[in-house]
Amino acid sequence: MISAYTGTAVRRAEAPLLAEGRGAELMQRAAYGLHAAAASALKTRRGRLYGARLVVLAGSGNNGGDALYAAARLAARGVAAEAVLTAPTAHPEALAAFRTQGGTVRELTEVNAAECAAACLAADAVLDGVLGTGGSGGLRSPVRALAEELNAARERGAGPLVIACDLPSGVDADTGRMPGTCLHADMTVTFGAVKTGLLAGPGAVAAGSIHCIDIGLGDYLGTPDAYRLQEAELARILPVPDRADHKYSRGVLGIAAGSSAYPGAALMATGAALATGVGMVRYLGPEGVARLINLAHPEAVCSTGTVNGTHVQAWLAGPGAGDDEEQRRRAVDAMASGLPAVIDADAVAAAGPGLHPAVVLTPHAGELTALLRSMGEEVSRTDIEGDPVRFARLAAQRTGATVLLKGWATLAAAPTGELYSQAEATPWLATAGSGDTLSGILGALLATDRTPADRRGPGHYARLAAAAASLHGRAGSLAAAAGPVAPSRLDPQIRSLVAEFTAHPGPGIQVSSKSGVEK
Ligand SMILES: NC(=O)C1=CN([C@@H]2O[C@H](COP(=O)(O)OP(=O)(O)OC[C@H]3O[C@@H](n4cnc5c(N)ncnc54)[C@H](OP(=O)(O)O)[C@@H]3O)[C@@H](O)[C@H]2O)[C@@H](O)CC1
Ligand SMILES: [K+]
Repeated sequence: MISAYTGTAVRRAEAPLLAEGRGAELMQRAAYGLHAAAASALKTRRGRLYGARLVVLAGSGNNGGDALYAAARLAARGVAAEAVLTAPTAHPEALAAFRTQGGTVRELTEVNAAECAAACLAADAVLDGVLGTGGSGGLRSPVRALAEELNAARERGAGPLVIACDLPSGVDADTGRMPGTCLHADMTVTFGAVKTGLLAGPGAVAAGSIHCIDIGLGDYLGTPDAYRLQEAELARILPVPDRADHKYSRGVLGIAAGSSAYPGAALMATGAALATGVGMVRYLGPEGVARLINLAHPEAVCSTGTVNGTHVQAWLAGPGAGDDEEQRRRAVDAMASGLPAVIDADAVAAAGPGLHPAVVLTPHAGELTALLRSMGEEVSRTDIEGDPVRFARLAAQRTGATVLLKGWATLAAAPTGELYSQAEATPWLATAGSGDTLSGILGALLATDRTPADRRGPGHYARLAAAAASLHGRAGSLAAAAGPVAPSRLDPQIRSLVAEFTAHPGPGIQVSSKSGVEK
């Protein structure tokens, strides 16, 4: 699992080390890691490091110092390095080290901005050391225009490899907000700890791939601000039946989804739940939809019953409910049932204060806007897309439910503040039906959750929601290898990922060469 910290927390962790006079040592560790990551990326891009052309954009602070020291190391290995100073001053020792290794230097002004931009565009790589954790607001002129040119080149699929030093300049390290212009990166080499701002919102898009360099802050960092689950956690969370299990003990998921207007949502949610692995799906909804479900998934048990009269371990309600009053009623009852419940799509609008963390609301930014407005918050969709960490946490805190806010980086926020961010998804998953499959996966994880009640910590349901987002994103990425993703056809990828993550050798036979027993 990746633990992330706010930029503010990382600066707090650095403070005692700086007070001990170890700032230069930390900077050398950061610069060494940055240079090694840049060297490896340059070798991959052009075959060899020697003769590569590098421009380092260096601001006035320690972020510029890191980048200049890293560029000095690269220059010592045969890279032709030029520094463009984006402020009237630069870290003096780092600048001297850079010059000693033969690096050339010029200061960016309004007058030479076009020449500096041309130098960046002609380079193999640009090291972005304009702003780090000490920055605030978007990039200022004249570096703003240069960043805009580089960003435009990236949009065209041209331009240099951009490597951000600690974080893309212009991104808020605490939140991932981008208050103005930011320089987008292909990769970000971050120091001490992954910053929350690299995992969420516009910052997650701008960061590219993330490489974290340990500079020895471990003991000083405290409690993480956010997490990202990786394979090991998925393997622990995904349900695996054991020999004593039967269909009821494995977990029954009740699905109240679909309507005569939108039957497909119920089919996709049911298919994804079955592919993730449940003991049984009990479907509640119109007979016409039930018939379709039974054709596609004969194992689902269908009825037109009520939530309160149906025995399940967890509910999934909302996808494709449309104007169907009975499905809306079931969604409200599922939220009130006291059981874990995924509440998706139109049903999110029926949520409000007084829920519990086992209710997982799964809005996209538009649905979250409506929900927050219904609770009196003055907020727009743009506000939410610009600062999803803040609004996912706010919605969780206001409703008492867990909130899974879908986006490029999908966030899972617990009402007590725990936050997960998963970014495995492919842009091909931005298509109708994607949310229905995600809700099916999450419903299955809620229904099959075997964590004893006394070990379900405050962020427990956010963790399950993050696992669902991760599995869904990975399945979509696998499917995208063969072309545009159809959510109704994701079941094979979900199944194969579950099989891969949960593979275990079984009871096995003890092998001992001394006794002559062989496998
Ligand atoms: N501390 C350590 O030991 C270690 C720190 N490390 C590294 O240091 C980085 C933090 O360094 P830092 O604190 O010097 O701040 P940094 O981000 O370089 O910039 C601040 C300068 O930028 C300016 N500025 C602000 N906003 C601006 C804007 N929008 N547009 C333009 N300018 C703006 C602001 O000037 P002012 O606003 O005051 O005019 C100020 O002078 C951190 O990210 C990591 O890379 C690592 O080496 C590990 C050891
Ligand atoms: K930077």
